[in-house]
Amino acid sequence: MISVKNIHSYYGKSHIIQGLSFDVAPGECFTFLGRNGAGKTTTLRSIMGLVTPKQGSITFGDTDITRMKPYQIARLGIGYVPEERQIFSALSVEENMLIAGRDDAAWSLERIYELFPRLAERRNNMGNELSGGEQQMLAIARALRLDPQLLILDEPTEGLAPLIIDMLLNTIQLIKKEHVTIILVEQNVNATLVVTDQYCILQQGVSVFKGSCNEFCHRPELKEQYLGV
Ligand SMILES: Nc1ncnc2c1ncn2[C@@H]1O[C@H](COP(=O)(O)OP(=O)(O)OP(=O)(O)O)[C@@H](O)[C@H]1O
Repeated sequence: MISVKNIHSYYGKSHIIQGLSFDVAPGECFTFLGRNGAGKTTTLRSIMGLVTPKQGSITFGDTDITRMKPYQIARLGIGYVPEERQIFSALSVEENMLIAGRDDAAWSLERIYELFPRLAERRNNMGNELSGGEQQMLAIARALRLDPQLLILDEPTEGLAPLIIDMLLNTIQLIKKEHVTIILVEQNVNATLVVTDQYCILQQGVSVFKGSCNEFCHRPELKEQYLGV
């Protein structure tokens, strides 16, 4: 699905991502963990063309996307939900979704309301009247309206209450069951266990662990060593 080979990404002269490689197979959930500043968001931004790697390559299917523009990458079928969510506060829930997708999107409003019953209840509320959890649901819903094959989520549970976090992760699992491949960045390690197939732990822009959920669970020292939990 997506293959990242030896990428090096910079902000100005700061060398942030230092030779990162990973492969995500179709239909799986690939989760990045790591302390603040480890380079997780920069990795996602590199995939989306918001930061162009100076070295290395990123291939989506058969297409080399390393130097493509963000809108071209999105049109190939990669949905990106950044940490800031970026929903329109002066538009209703439904308008936020209508502005993003096509009328004939496979992810119709009905299908999305089935996935997020809470959004159906709030369909006429303005963006600025939503709770943090509802805003996150709406941001994901909007990305789905573009029928992505790959959905990239940057810390979707940040700042949310434990019950909402569980609900959101369950919903991500349902999205995965609909054959959408997921790349997730999370600080809430335990919450990700239900949905993750492969983990990658980053430290200072380098991968220090890559392995299946099972392998990760058999290495409890990783949490203390690299995640500070
Ligand atoms: N726009 C920017 N300009 C310069 N440096 C930046 C910029 N954005 C991030 N950085 C730096 O790049 C490094 C990696 O940041 P990044 O946001 O990728 O980390 P992260 O693992 O996602 O952390 P967090 O969990 O805090 O979001 C950090 O040292 C950060 O200070």
